[in-house]
Amino acid sequence: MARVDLDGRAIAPMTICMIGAGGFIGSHLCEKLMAETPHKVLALDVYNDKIRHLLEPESLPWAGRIQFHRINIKHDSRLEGLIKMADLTINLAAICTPADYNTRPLDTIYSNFIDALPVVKYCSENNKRLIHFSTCEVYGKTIGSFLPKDSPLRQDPAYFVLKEDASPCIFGPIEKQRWSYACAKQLIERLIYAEGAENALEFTIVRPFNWIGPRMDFIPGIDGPSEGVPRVLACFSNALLRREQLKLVDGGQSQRTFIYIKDAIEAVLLMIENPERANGHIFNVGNPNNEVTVRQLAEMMTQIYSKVSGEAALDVPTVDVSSKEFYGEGYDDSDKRIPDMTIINRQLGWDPKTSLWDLLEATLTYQHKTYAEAIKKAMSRPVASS
Ligand SMILES: NC(=O)c1ccc[n+]([C@@H]2O[C@H](COP(=O)([O-])OP(=O)(O)OC[C@H]3O[C@@H](n4cnc5c(N)ncnc54)[C@H](O)[C@@H]3O)[C@@H](O)[C@H]2O)c1
Ligand SMILES: O=c1ccn([C@@H]2O[C@H](COP(=O)(O)OP(=O)(O)O[C@H]3OC[C@@H](O)[C@H](O)[C@H]3O)[C@@H](O)[C@H]2O)c(=O)[nH]1
Repeated sequence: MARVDLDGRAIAPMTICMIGAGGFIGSHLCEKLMAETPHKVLALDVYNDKIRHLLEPESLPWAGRIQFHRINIKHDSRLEGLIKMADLTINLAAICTPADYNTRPLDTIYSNFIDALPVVKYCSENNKRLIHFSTCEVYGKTIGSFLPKDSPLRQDPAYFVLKEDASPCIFGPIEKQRWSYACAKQLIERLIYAEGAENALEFTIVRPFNWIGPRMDFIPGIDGPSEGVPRVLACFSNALLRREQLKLVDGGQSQRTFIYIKDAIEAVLLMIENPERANGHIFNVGNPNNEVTVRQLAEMMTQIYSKVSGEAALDVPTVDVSSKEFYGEGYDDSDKRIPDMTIINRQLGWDPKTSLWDLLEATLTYQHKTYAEAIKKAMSRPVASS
């Protein structure tokens, strides 16, 4: 049966130029596009480890529909040609791990703003549609976080639910370099919006709210640098795999809503295949029902990991660390992130499905299967003497 869009029209096969296709989100999006659609993907990235299973062997059912181009978009003249060959460009490329925002602010700003500029320009000049990945961090802190601790208004959603077309973007002072990322993302959003307003660029901006699942980031010392600090899912997975305590930054009081990557990818596919409903919009993509504090996340992951691995949890599974000790000078945090879902629901009829418990169980089962043996081997190796 022909695939149809939300308005019942047949969907024509398209070519998608996906920049950052080798990352966490890109790998899941490529998988979905190959398994469930007839679309072609020009996959651009500096790495391809996370999509190698889609590229080899040649006998895969989608062979010929996905093509990898090893390209650093900072300096590669092939970029414009690839954008021209495609009907749609999706830009996922970015430095997006908080440990980098305050320690490598220049790289962060260049990656999230300067390096994205040519992508926007080539799309605009060649009349190509663009789906750009921004972040929920553009909201920064909630208005409620500035109210007195005991103010009853803190319980009022008007002071914390984040709305694409109404909430302000509230960042800390410049010396809190954490906000270098959010600020760069905000400026590229404004530029894309302006290209839409002045030059009729067809765009969609996605603001992901903590998408998590298999293949997110890396496990330090196994498939990433030993001293590297990935996002919280991989930090906590690493500690559980090594039977170490999970570190709670500044007491783990910050709140997040986590969404399963597979639910979020459904939303992106709807945007890809329903341009008339998605163009000109900024979409929150998250799961407002999955809110926890970071401390609660640690407790839940400890319990679930014990279930999937069959190993008893540590007697004291967490330890508090200061943000200065963990991330260094210039760190700051978003206090709470609840996405308003009105716009995506109205335009695309999309809602997330998976509970936090279920998505953590699926993800930790994957982490255990993928890494437990490698960690055991690495930990039993004698430490090299200096
Ligand atoms: N995962 C989330 O919850 C989340 C939340 C908010 C925003 N985002 C945004 O979504 C996008 C994708 O995030 P992700 O979680 O998949 O991150 P990721 O780090 O796994 O993926 C980014 C990919 O971009 C590639 N890349 C970076 N710079 C490049 C360059 N100069 N040239 C070519 N490739 C380059 C990287 O190699 C990487 O494979 C990012 O823009 C990020 O800011 C993600
Ligand atoms: O080991 C850890 C790691 C992290 N944390 C805390 O856990 C929370 C979540 O941290 P993450 O590393 O997942 O990143 P954040 O949610 O702060 O930001 C992310 O959100 C949106 C995206 O744009 C980016 O992927 C990233 O900036 C923070 O409060 C952090 O301080 C710990 O308590 N312990």
